[in-house]
Amino acid sequence: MIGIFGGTFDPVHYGHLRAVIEVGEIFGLEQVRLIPNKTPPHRLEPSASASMRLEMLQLAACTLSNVVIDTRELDREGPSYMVDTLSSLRGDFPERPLLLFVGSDAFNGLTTWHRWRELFDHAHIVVMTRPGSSARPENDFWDVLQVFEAGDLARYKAGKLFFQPITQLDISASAIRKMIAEKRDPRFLLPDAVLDYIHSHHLYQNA
Ligand SMILES: Nc1ncnc2c1ncn2[C@@H]1O[C@H](COP(=O)(O)OP(=O)(O)OP(=O)(O)O)[C@@H](O)[C@H]1O
Ligand SMILES: O=C(O)c1ccc[n+]([C@@H]2O[C@H](COP(=O)([O-])O)[C@@H](O)[C@H]2O)c1
Repeated sequence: MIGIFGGTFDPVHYGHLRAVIEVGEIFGLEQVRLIPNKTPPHRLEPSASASMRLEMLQLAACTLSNVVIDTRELDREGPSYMVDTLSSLRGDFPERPLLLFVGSDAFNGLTTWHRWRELFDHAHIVVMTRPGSSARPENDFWDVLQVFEAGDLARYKAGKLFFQPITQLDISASAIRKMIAEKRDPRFLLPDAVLDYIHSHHLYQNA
C-alpha cells in the first residue's frame, strides 16, 4: 500500500512529520509520498515560493525512511487539484491500494474539492484526527464508504473512508508563520534545519 500526503508545507513542521511516521507504521506502508502543491486551490497563495517549500521539505524528510518527495504537482501548471494528482498516481501504480491521508480540518472541506467524488475512484481516504477539529461533517455518502477495519483498505485499491487517530500535536504552519513574524521562538515545533533555512532566507517576516 502506498501513502499519499499532500500539503502546502508553508513550512513543514513536526505535526506533518509525526503523522507521516505514524501512518507508515500503523498501515505498514511500503512508502509515503509527500506531495507539495504548487497552486493550492482553496487558500491564498503561500507565503514561501514553491521551490523554497520544496527545499524545506527535503531538509525535513531526508532522515525518514520509505518517504518519497513527489514533485508532480510542482511540475504541473494550473491549480493543484488532488483528483488530477491521484489519477496520475493511479497510472504509475495501477495495482496498489493508494491511501490519501488528510487531517480532519482538510477532510471537513472535502466536499468543496474539485470533482471530489472522483477522489474515491483512485484512492482510499484516511482521515487523521487532529486537535481543534472534529472529523465528521454531515454527509450520507460517508456512511456508504466508511470501513471500520484497517484490513479492508488492503483488500481494495480505492473507494473506502477510514478514520485513524494519531498523536495529537497542536502545531500548524500558520501559527509558526505568526510566531516568526512576531519575533517569537518556534523551536521544537519544526526541525532546526527548517528553522535555520527560514531565518537565512528571511521568510515569514510579515504575518
Ligand atoms: N498537527 C497536525 N497533525 C495532523 N495533521 C496535520 C497537522 N498539521 C497539518 N496536518 C495535515 O497535513 C496536511 C497538509 O497541511 P498544511 O501543509 O496545510 O499544514 P497546516 O499546518 O494545516 O498549514 P496552515 O496552518 O497554513 O493551514 C493537511 O491534510 C493537514 O490537515
Ligand atoms: O483538489 C482540490 O480541490 C483541493 C482543495 C483543497 C486542498 N487540496 C489539497 O489537500 C491537501 C491539504 O490542503 P492544505 O490546504 O491543508 O495544505 C493539499 O495537498 C492540497 O493541495 C486539494
